[in-house]
Amino acid sequence: MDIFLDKYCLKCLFYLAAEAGPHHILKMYNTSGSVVNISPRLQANSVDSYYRLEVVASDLQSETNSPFFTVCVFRLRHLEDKVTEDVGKTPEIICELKSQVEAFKRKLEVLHTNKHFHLFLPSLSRAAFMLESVLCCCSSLQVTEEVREHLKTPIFDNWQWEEAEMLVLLQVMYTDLDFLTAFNIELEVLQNFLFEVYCHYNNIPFHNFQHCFCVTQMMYGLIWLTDLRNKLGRTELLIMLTSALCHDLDHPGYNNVYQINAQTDLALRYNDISPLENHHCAVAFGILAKPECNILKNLTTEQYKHIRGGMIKCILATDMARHNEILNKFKVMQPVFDFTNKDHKEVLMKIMVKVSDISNEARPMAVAEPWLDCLLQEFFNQSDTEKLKGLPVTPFMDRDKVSKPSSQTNFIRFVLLPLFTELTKLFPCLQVKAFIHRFSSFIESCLSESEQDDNTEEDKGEEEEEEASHSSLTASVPFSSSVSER
Ligand SMILES: Nc1nc2c(ncn2[C@@H]2O[C@@H]3COP(=O)(O)O[C@H]3[C@H]2O)c(=O)[nH]1
Ligand SMILES: [Zn+2]
Repeated sequence: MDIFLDKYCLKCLFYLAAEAGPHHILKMYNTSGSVVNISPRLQANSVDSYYRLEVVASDLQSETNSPFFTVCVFRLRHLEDKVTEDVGKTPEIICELKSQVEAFKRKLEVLHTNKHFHLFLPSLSRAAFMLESVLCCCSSLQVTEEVREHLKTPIFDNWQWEEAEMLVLLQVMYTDLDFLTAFNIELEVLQNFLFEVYCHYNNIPFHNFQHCFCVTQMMYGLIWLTDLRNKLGRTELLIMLTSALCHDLDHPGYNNVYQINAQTDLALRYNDISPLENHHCAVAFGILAKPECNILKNLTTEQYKHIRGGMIKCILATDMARHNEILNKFKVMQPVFDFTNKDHKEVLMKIMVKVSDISNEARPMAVAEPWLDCLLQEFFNQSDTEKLKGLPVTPFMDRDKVSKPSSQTNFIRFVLLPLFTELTKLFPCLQVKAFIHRFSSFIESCLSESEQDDNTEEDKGEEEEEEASHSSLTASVPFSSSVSER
């Protein structure tokens, strides 16, 4: 049976292959008939390049004994027990799902032929997704008031949550900011949109769906913390949250410098101008172009244009090559910042998305630390490839040159602190010292250096030099080691 596997199906399939046990063997073939390894590296295919899936099972009586149902039924039972324990009775949604699984089982029994497992992947995907949705719904039973409140803080720990649960939490963010009512968004459309966004993040070490979730959650947290709900309009909030959600869609794990040096398709398509950010944005609007995913579909053309324009600006602003340009604009307006001024609001929105994007270090150590490992893994992958292909090696990604402390002190000193310091001037509640949890003594010394009113000519010269080196860092090689390690 030819099948189409999107990323979500691949995940389910891999899960099945792993969980199926020794009596069930899944075999997968590509279009030319060669066996393909079912591994996390498996590429999602397209309608033009179907995979063929076969289940070889020594004790398989029918598909209804298949791993899919074993897993489904097992998970359902487990879920039912758990929920019954919590709420005292089987919720309706589980009963519904049970009957859907039964119906699907009967359908497969009719279609049963020999030992070949006829996978109708769209149906399987649907069924698996339904199951996942139920898990989500049930988790949402557990999205208690406490979790909802915790979600509004920068200390939220992403590592404690499954991806399916993150989808529910994202839904909670849209709901709790009243977006569904304000923009007439149907819940199902929002869920489809979030699911598509999820599918369009790649399984890479850093720029993956979890990063998307963290950035969106930080944006959400900042909105509450700085009381932006009472300072900006709902439209601006929607632009910021949705930009955060979409800002790295389909990131390939290699940065703009690589794209340009390797003359990739993206660099060619976007003439070397922010190829990645242009791509993330184009993918976002590709998703929104599908009516079933279009959370903006009930808006007027004017409203749509305004939101599209805002999202494009915010997502393109995440290109670190533009860091100084944007920060400098904000610095100039910050002392006279006016929440009713269109230009001021635009710069603030960009700054908020940028801060959220690079805010891992503003999280508790236990959350930030694993993120640094993920980032370095992706950096090292890139520099290894650059070495292999004879391309210029990006210094701050070179495993032979970079250490965790040097990477972070440079990054915090030249990128994170200046940005947070400016934002804290506008929102004193952010208290930069308390907000950035790691390297606290280092941060305090940086801050006290900048607080000292010692602008002698000599110091000014040094500062300018530092500023200049920082500009070039963020223009091409953002965080190379120009500061001695602490
Ligand atoms: N060294 C360092 N770089 C970071 C950290 N967080 C984000 N970045 C960088 O900031 C960049 C922001 O844009 P990208 O997502 O392209 O890539 C990101 C990383 O290169 C961090 O904690 N440490
Ligand atoms: Zn990002």
